[in-house]
Amino acid sequence: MASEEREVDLVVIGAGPVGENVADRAAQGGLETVIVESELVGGECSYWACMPSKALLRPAQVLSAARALPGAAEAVTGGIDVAAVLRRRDSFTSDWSDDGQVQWLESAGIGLVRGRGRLSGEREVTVTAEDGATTVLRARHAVAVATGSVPVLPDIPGLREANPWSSREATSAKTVPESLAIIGGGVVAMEMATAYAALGADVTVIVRDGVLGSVESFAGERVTEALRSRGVEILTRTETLSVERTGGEVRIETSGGTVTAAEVLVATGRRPATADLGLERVGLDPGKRLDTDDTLRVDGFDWLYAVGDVNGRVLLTHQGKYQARAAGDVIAARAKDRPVDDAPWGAHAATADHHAVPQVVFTEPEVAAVGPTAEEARAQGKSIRVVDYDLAGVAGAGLSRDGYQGAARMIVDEDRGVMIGATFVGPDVAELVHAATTAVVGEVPIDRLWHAVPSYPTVSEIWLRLLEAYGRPASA
Ligand SMILES: Cc1cc2nc3c(=O)[nH]c(=O)nc-3n(C[C@H](O)[C@H](O)[C@H](O)COP(=O)(O)OP(=O)(O)OC[C@H]3O[C@@H](n4cnc5c(N)ncnc54)[C@H](O)[C@@H]3O)c2cc1C
Ligand SMILES: NC(=O)c1ccc[n+]([C@@H]2O[C@H](COP(=O)([O-])OP(=O)(O)OC[C@H]3O[C@@H](n4cnc5c(N)ncnc54)[C@H](O)[C@@H]3O)[C@@H](O)[C@H]2O)c1
Repeated sequence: MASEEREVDLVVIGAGPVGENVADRAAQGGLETVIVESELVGGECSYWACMPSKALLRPAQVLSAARALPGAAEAVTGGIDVAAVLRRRDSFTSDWSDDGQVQWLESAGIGLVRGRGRLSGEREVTVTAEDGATTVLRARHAVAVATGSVPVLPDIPGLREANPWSSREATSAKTVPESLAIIGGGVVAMEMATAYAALGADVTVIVRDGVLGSVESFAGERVTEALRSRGVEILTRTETLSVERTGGEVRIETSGGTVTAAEVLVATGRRPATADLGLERVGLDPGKRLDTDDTLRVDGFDWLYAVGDVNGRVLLTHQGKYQARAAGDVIAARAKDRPVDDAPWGAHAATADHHAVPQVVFTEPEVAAVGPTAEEARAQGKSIRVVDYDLAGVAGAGLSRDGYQGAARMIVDEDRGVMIGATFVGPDVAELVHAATTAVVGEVPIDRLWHAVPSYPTVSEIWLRLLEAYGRPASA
């Protein structure tokens, strides 16, 4: 089989959003860069995660907003058009073609080698193409692993044989099943329950622990209530015991009874994609996440970086891309002997991963949060004050739709007089979280936040209400 050898400055394994950004920043920093991709350039996010899932969710959100607004509601005379929703989803995934992204790589001056990349030695990656041809890539400076994550399939009797859906099938389905059972209570489970219920499926969610365990519990409770009010069955504190597919249906035995559905989606978390990466060739354990310092350099190496989902720091596209900007820049800086700024909050350090990670859960209602929850902040030993406010009491919220329901929480570090976290739950709260992120990252003192005046009548007036509820600190 044909074999080729090439030497470049940087080899990036994985062309998801994170790998693309590492490569782009390094190329802009003057490095000859090659990226390796075994599936589609653009990664999970573009084809089977962020983009298609949000495209499936958005039409129903708009529809319920219109239905909640007299004057507009009268114009809504039909139900959701499932075929049109799926068509729009397909356009957001470019029909699972990566031509556009490949063009972008070319325009950015980044080389592409298609195939599975594996570390085959120090600063060396061997790529095996589908036809078995190999390319040995030698990096003058660094190798960056950005291979993302893969779904976890729990060891439940009969589950694998039942041919369950993963998030890939859920986000790329060509038809909506009559009924869908979902195992898991995290972000994928709740977003897909929201989407499929709106698209007309009978949805049952089997949740081992609580709903949306990574955010404030009041947010998970509100999402649960809202989904139940739309007919979704949510079984909490329920173990899945066994699964069997018979004929056209899946039968799931749980600690709370039997659930039957046309399809079953498993959404029980993800693990780093490192099982088949040649890690053993450089003394690392296959299958484990790659631990790094804040410049995303793998512990114990001076040439190996791990960026995005694969390092397990934060499994979110925007945070992975933030890491990628730091990593691409620092790889170029180290290669060119330019100054490295790796102090906390420096240009080459992904410091926000520890303090200010924003996340939006696109359920109805949405959940938008940044920083630790109250429980996490207390566990970190922080002296905090928690301020809660009913979002329905804000003029802009009431104007945006009738019967607006929502909640907001601000967490203040009392020792430093700064906000360290915030959570919003309600319709369209996604756009509120960036203001919170800015305040957390900027460590804006509460007394100065009083001078950041939200416009009237917007939902952002929640900021004023939270500050009023906290109380204005007396001037020194
Ligand atoms: C259903 C779902 C919805 C989501 N929605 C959101 C959202 O709304 N917002 C958000 O911020 N995050 C969301 N996420 C998380 C987001 O998808 C990930 O955090 C993001 O894709 C991580 O990017 P990445 O580049 O690290 O990895 P990936 O996107 O997984 O890309 C990794 C790439 O590496 C390639 N690869 C792997 N191994 C090799 C190898 N050995 N050789 C060559 N190539 C290889 C893969 O083919 C892939 O293209 C969602 C996740 C799921 C599952
Ligand atoms: N809008 C977004 O930002 C968005 C959307 C989807 C996914 N994501 C990211 O993708 C990642 C993966 O999402 P996810 O929902 O798969 O993971 P998750 O970690 O959010 O949730 C996993 C869920 O599965 C449950 N679980 C774990 N093992 C189980 C088992 N053996 N049996 C039954 N239940 C079990 C957990 O209790 C939890 O409820 C998340 O980290 C998330 O950040 C983000």
